[in-house]
Amino acid sequence: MNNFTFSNPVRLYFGKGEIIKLKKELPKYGRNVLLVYGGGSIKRNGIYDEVISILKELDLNVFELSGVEPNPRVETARKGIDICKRESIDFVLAVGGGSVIDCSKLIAAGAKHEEDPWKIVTNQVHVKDALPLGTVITLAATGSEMNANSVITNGETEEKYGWSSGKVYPKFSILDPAYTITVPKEQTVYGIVDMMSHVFEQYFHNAKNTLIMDELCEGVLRTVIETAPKLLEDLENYELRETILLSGTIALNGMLSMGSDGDWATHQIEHAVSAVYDIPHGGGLAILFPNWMKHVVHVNPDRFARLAAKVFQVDPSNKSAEEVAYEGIERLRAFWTSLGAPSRLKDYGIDDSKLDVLVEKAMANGPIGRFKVLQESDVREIYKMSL
Ligand SMILES: NC(=O)c1ccc[n+]([C@@H]2O[C@H](COP(=O)([O-])OP(=O)(O)OC[C@H]3O[C@@H](n4cnc5c(N)ncnc54)[C@H](O)[C@@H]3O)[C@@H](O)[C@H]2O)c1
Repeated sequence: MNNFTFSNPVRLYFGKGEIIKLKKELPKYGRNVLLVYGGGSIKRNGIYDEVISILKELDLNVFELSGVEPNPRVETARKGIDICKRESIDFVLAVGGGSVIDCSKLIAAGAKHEEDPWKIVTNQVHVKDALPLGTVITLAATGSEMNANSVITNGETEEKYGWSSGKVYPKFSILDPAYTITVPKEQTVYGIVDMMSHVFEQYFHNAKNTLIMDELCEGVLRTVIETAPKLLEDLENYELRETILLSGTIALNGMLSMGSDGDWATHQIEHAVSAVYDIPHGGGLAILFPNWMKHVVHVNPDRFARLAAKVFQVDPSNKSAEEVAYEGIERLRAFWTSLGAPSRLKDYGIDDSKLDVLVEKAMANGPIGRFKVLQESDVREIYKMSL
């Protein structure tokens, strides 16, 4: 393993009715709260009313920023930052999926800086401070509730980048599986693809002797693969939602990267697609990931063969590592297709007309990936395989 330092300060409250813990947490941070949410699903399913009644009971001054988009925009974060500065906000409370949480992280950081928040996203400004932030997660997918990452889109320039700062770890996150029960089937699939992709990004690395991490990654993947089809047949099943929600959190809270540096090229390749075409992140990953795998399998066929045998039950007897590896990749594609995930960019009406733009955006900061460092020609090839 590589040397590593691990620290994750997020306090998790997990389980039915844990929203009540807002009463314990919020009084620590001051009276002016900015409540951030999305397009209104929390109003339809009653979560908004539950949160507001607690905020009222605590006699807090509540300001609201609604309408955070899936693939959240820097333009929306700017609105939130203005409210924070104008109203002397003490605490940012994000209620929603990864998009709402990511936007809230940028608001929390931007409120403490004079520079435009896009400079934070593009690493031109180092985050020195941020308002404290808490989250109530309503969708299992990103792990944003327990990490320091945020992914933001600039609608004007059609760019989408991830940024990260230890200053924006949530102080606490409330994870009530019941809050995820109203997530529609399609979005549930995207979340499942997203969390599995997070594990793949961390599983493919070049560090040695990572057996404990390999087993943990494979365990998360097997759990999701066992649970996902049952959940899609029974969307209101609390226990299945519970398993998937915690899987998403564990998949990207930093723990699976102990002792290794993950790859993350596929996320950058996908971000270019969702920046230009505004497609769901999980849908883009479902299309691209198996093709990234096929493109890089030669780097370490044994690693892919291990994944195939341990997670996709490929029988390795009398087969080469390459054969086992390819069979595993095909089983991954078949699994995602069986859930209803897309498999080609044309499923979203995307053709090769903007291929150059996609390649340029994915490579904006130079070569990408660590398992295999990808050059422009590699990225172009992966897009072509995905058309
Ligand atoms: N911060 C990270 O670590 C990280 C990791 C991966 C991806 N991302 C980013 O996160 C974003 C995607 O987030 P997401 O997958 O959580 O989805 P999302 O937050 O974009 O939500 C997707 C849709 O589901 C709806 N929704 C949310 N909760 C619901 C509920 N309980 N019932 C009904 N509808 C509900 C939302 O209103 C929205 O329309 C992308 O921008 C992606 O790039 C961030």
